[in-house]
Amino acid sequence: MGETAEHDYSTGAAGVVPMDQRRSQYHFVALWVTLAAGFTYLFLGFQYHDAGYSLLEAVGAGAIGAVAYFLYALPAAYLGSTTGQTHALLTRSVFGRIGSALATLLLVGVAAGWTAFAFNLLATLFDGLYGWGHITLVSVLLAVLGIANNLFGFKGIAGFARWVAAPLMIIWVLFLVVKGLTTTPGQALAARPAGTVELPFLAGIGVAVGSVMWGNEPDTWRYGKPKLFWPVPAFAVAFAVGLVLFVAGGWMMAELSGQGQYDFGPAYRYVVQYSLFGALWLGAVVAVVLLVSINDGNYYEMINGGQNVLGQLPGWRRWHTCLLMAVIAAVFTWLFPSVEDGFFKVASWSSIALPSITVVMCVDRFLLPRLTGLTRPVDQVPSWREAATANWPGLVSVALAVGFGAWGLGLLPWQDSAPAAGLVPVETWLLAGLLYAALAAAVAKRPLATTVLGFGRRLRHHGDV
Ligand SMILES: O=c1cc[nH]c(=O)[nH]1
Repeated sequence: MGETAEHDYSTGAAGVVPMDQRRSQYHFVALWVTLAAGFTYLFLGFQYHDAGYSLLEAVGAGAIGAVAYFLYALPAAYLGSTTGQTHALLTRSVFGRIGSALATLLLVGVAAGWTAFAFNLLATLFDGLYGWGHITLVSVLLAVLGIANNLFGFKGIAGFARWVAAPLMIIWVLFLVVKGLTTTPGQALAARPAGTVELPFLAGIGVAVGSVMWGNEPDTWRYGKPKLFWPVPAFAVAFAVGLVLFVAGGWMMAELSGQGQYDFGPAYRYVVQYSLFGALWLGAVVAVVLLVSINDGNYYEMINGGQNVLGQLPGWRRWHTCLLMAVIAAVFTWLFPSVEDGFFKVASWSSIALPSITVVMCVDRFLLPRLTGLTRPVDQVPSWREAATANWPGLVSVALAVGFGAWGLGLLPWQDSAPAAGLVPVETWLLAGLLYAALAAAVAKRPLATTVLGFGRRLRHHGDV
């Protein structure tokens, strides 16, 4: 991501990545492995243990979550690679001004939530390794400094993460899991640990989906080749690493250390002693590099969102957006410790909000032309003035789907717990897509169809206003 700091195709003026700027398969495998070989998935496995999942159940929940995400991510990546545009810029064409502004808020908010989680986790690990304390202060400082790679386009840490820290971490977690499997009695491995939180299996799969969800897939895959199955190797390797191996590693961390839900730091220290030859400094280095790297991705998402709205202001530069996003991330990071079950909240919103928008955009681009004969051109990014006011069927579909998802995951302010509503993230995406297909098909043959569907001014049918 660092290499994109100079020209990142994030504004309306130059928003389509040309074909000669597309990257190799190799680049994407390395990028996705770095994102997957991370602490989010160790933390997920740790939480599964605390919810009383056996090792097999934990790995099963992670793997099923990966399959569900894959079914969403393949068309989402294709949307990016065929249009060459960021998620936020695409929403201008597909959702109009109101929809694009709302999508931008969600991009910034969800990614800031993830940034806050990751830097709080890093401060917790420092505390576990060295007893530093001051977790909120340390994590806010990290959030301010963390913008540096996106701001200056440093490639160093991304390269170090890709070629040194991620491979080292994978070997270490493999060693941890194998050592744990060979030294822990069979009954303990097969048994369900005494859990302290309730997380039904389907809800657990939903958390895995949220943990691997980005929602802004077009941002990264707009640099890929425009072929539907082209991302498969990158996804497959990343899922095997993150949602299988690292989930098992996190479960093993909890099992071996005997630590509870809120003691991830001491558990980390324990496994560094157990399987990294007690090299606390090495445990600290891989934690810093990998958590900073995943947050490079989160800042990138925030910046692309911000650039959609701010990028064309006279005199505004990308680095202004970077600084603004660092301030927003720092505020979220400061507030994060006071949010109850912060990880679950961020993963839950992540699993429903942005993906519903992405699914509607996929239906609009890949299904609607076949269903209705209406094709929305997206070869250029409309200016804010040229963009329509709104794609009303699109907005209604996203609002209803996200409302359902928030209820199903127990996120509404008046809910004490989540109802048993199935695999809510997947149901939410299906609802968004089906509703949009039905509503768009219903309006497609009527007068003013292109206006109601939010086609930009230049693209409306003759007679539509
Ligand atoms: O840090 C993370 C992890 C998963 N998904 C995100 O968008 N960010």
